[in-house]
Amino acid sequence: MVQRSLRELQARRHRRGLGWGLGLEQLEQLRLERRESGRVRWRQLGWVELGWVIVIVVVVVLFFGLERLDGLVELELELQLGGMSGATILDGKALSKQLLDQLAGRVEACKARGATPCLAVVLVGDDPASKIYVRSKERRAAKVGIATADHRLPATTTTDELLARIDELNRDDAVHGILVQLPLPAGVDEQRVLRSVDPRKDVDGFHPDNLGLLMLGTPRFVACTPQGCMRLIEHAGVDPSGKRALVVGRSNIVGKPVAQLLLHANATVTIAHSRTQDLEAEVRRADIIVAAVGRPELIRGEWIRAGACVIDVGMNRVDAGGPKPKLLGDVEYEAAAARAGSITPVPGGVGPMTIACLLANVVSAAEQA
Ligand SMILES: Nc1nc(=O)c2c([nH]1)NC[C@@H]1CN(c3ccc(C(=O)N[C@@H](CCC(=O)O)C(=O)O)cc3)C=[N+]21
Repeated sequence: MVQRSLRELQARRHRRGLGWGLGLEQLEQLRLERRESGRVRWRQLGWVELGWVIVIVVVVVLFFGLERLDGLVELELELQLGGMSGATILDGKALSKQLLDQLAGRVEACKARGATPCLAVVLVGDDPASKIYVRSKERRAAKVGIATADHRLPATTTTDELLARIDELNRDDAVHGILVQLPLPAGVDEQRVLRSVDPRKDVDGFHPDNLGLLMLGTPRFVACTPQGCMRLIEHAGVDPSGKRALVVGRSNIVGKPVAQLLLHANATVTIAHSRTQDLEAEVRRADIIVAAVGRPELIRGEWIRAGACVIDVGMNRVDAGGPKPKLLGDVEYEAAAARAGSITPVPGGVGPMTIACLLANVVSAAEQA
């Protein structure tokens, strides 16, 4: 009677789906069987299979994990350096004003000891763009208290006549800097002229002595545009050390010297030029780009690496249908600014810095005279 009712109870519990429906012994048996079968399954997996599982897991983690990490880093770069919100605009006008303000004190000190810094500007011929440029330089110089002496020579001037004028300026103690505006008319031997300027008055930094000193890493006068580029990079908060820097253009006055300066700043420097096979690929991997080729918008915005620092030296006057030609850089500005970390506008970027650096060189020349 008692036994039956117990069995009945067990059966009822079993129907209600309660584990109690099984006896304790049965439960224990089941547990043991499960554990046993699990062990058997693991034992059936040999070391080779286990090895494969590990290899696959590692490959999957590396592949997707690193790619995701890369994506995250890039996203962070974009957010941090403004890829999404737009690049920092490197305002060369404002920075050049700062530089010129700093010069004013040094100019005063020179004047106090009776040596007013003086720049002689030699302009041969009547290229309208050169005239505008020279006037702008002289206006800036006057603001800082630097004297300028204008030497305008006719387009028919011979090399010897020009050399004679430079010789005069070399020997004039009141003149601290000599600038021979380029380009010179065809027929004038430019190399001979640049070699004739006293290297201690060569504020353009174009004399072979000064270019050689730059190459050796002990510069005297650093060419103005390259110097301006470096000041803009520094202003952007970008340390070139260890970074990939791409210089587009190999001129003696911009490309080559700026490449030297970047090299001295420990960048890994590439110089691209008209024979470069794949300019796009070079641009895509550059952290710093200095464009100095003189081809409007040669460098496409979409080539710019996210967060890169873009220095545009180009000044291309392009007929835009309007009354005035449009001034375009070597970089496609709007599209580049959407990807770059920092970028110089044209105008208002490198141009004003060139003038400020020229005047800084004149003050240095006066201080050392
Ligand atoms: N011996 C010599 N040294 C030079 O340094 C030299 C030269 N010859 N020959 C001509 C080029 C050209 N150059 C410029 C510098 C500044 C601006 C400049 O300030 N541009 C402004 C305004 C541009 C505009 O609106 O026309 C800007 O970029 O914002 C332009 C052009 C120095 N050069």
